[in-house]
Amino acid sequence: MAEGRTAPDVERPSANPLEQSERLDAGSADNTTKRANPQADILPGDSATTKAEKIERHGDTSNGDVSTGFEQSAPKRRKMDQESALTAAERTEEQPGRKKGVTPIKKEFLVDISRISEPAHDDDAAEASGKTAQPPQTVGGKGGKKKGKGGQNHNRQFGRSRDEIQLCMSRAKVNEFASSTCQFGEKCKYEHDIRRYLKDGKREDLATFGSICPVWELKGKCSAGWRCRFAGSHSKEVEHEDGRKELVLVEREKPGEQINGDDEMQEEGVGVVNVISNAAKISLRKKHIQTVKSDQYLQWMNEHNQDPTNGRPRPDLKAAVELIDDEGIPIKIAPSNGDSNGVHDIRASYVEPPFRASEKRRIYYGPETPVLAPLTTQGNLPFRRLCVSLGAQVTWSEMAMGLPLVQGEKGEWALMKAHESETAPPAYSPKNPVLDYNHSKDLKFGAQIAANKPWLALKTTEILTSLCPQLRAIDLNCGCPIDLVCRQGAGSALLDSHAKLEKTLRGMNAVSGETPITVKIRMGTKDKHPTAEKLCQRLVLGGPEAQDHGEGPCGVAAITLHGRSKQQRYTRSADWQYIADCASLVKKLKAERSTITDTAREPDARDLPASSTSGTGEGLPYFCGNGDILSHVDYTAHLQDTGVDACMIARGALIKPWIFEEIQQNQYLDKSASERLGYIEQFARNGLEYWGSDEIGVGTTRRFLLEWLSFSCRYVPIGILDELPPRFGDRPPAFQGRSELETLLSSGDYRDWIKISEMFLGPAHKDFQFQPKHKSNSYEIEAEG
Ligand SMILES: Cc1cc2nc3c(=O)[nH]c(=O)nc-3n(C[C@H](O)[C@H](O)[C@H](O)COP(=O)(O)O)c2cc1C
Repeated sequence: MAEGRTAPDVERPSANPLEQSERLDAGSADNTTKRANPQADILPGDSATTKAEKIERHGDTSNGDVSTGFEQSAPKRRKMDQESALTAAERTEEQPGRKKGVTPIKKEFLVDISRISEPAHDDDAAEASGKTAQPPQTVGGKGGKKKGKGGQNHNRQFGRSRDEIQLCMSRAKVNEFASSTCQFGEKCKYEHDIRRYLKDGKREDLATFGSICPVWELKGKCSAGWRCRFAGSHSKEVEHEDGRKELVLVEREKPGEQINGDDEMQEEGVGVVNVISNAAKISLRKKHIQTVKSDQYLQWMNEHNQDPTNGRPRPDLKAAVELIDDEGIPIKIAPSNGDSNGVHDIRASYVEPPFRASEKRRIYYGPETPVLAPLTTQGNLPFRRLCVSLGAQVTWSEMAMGLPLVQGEKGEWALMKAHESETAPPAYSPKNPVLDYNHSKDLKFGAQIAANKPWLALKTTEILTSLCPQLRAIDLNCGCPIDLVCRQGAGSALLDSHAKLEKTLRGMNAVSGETPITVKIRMGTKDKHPTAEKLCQRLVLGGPEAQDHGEGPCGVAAITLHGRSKQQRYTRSADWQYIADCASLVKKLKAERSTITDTAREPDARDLPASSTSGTGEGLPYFCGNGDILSHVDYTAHLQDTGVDACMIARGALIKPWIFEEIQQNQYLDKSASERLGYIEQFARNGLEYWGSDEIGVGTTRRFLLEWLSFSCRYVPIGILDELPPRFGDRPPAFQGRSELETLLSSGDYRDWIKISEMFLGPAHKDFQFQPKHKSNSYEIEAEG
């Protein structure tokens, strides 16, 4: 959409926003085959000015129907699928007639061909958001008023969405006449009168989602109680025999379903796993939790480093299986060793890591397992859940910093929470025999951490694996370019310390029990000086020190390479040729290594096809490529051309989460604006279920929805493209969607994002603020106003 303007006002949502959306989406494809008429999006009752403005924006007043050009007729679909056969190199070459850097939009949808959108999308800013390195900077109060140079909005403010009068927690979930004691007694500053709170303390109930609380609808119980913005849907007034009227909360028990009575778990959201108790967090904060395995390993490592040839056996880490809290009670019993004493003794006197790679839980990375990348801020639980519902097979947490995790910080531990749909194994397919082989233990969700020192990485790993058994793997982020992280020696900084990195990963692998360890890297830190190839060699074979001591590889189960350097950030395309070079090296080294270690194979693993043992079976990693995947065409081409085992997708999923569906179906899906709005509704629903349906939960859901919309607005509908495939580097000229709703969804103006959020979350709270991560968005608005 034209930058610098907002979409026309959208009516306040009716009780059913999707019904309303159908009106706004009139004329657009409501499935992948509809045709669009640009005149059709003028709604009855539009003012003359709005109509004129719309016609002007169309830039084409013809009455004829406009074919999207990508109806899924058989010949057209074939044409699209042929795109998949293009090599990555061919696809990145200039196509004749295609203007470099400009999204090829059909002329009937162009508004003003001379205007290319400003580069308002700052992916560096997005990646750094939430973990910003810079000192706070005044942005000029609400909405980033101050004019100045473009750049990142550091220290972004989001306001506080709170009830006018706050209800005391002791009254939040009880009936009006229930006796409840507030531990603060007379001194409590919160409201205890439920009727008064409902009348003057909170905003009126939301009319969205059919006025029914999504949490209650799902579980028959809402943990927000009276504070819920849909409280009316799960409460009523009953008249007692004595004539007194009481406000009561209603619980519905689904047939055959037990409502979870555990209040702490209820507070954590519906269907959420990896929730650790407050007691455990407090014990961590007080340093009362011992990390016996890490301490033993670190001690051994120090001694070993001093005299590497002393031949001392490694510590018996399998015996150290407990995290112990301040009262000496084991918090979580780590997996028992299951070894007979005999084997145990032999291993203790053997200079081999005590947890051999073949003893780890297997993970599988293959063509059928497109991976959703770790995404700070954006890759929150409601978004990942949406992606899983659309076919993502592997998901990662947002990057969590090691230190706050070992210190029990609530915010960092919240990043470890996953939805139960992420704990289901990736889909089984005949091409994916490993899953069948070890089906029940394969999980989708893994945790990503950043740590600057081996001790920190080890302790974080030990604590994580002990407290969160539902982790597919733990990934060490060695690609993070954020200054704050790198200056401390973590993230990309580790790419300049190969020996330290190897040591860290080896140690993590030793203390993580059966949980596999993976690593995500970039090409290197400096432009034009890629070091990833050398690093991959070390990770597959073990460095010179390890080889001298007869140690095997460090045991990472997967290496993911983002084809850019740290310095490069998001400038220029990802270098898939370099990714291919590394993939081929890894494959070659793995083949060599497999020959050496053939005798160490597990007996049953030998029966599997070669491809399925190429992963973790012998401690040899899968290799996953990452960078600039925007469609199934990119995905398939990279798999075919570069020899990677799997591909990871980041911004492509944020722009169009149905990319996973496209990959499954191996075809472009021209989603209508209504369907896209449906995904937004799904996110809002997921958000309310996770963050809660009270004023604070609604505010948090809105904030993260807006964050996502800042990416999803970059989607240029496939049906209005003149040429395929869509490319990351291209910027669209000002264009008009096939309907008013499609135009609105393409708006880069955050005020339009708020309008969209209001369709599901009602009017924003008066104190709600949102500052886009890049200032240019704010300035456009100012320039206009
Ligand atoms: C908003 C945003 C947040 C990101 N957060 C993380 C992160 O927490 N951990 C990480 O390893 N990479 C992170 N990345 C990098 C991505 O995982 C990915 O490597 C990169 O975006 C390249 O993939 P793409 O071209 O598919 O976007 C982030 C990227 C973006 C845009």
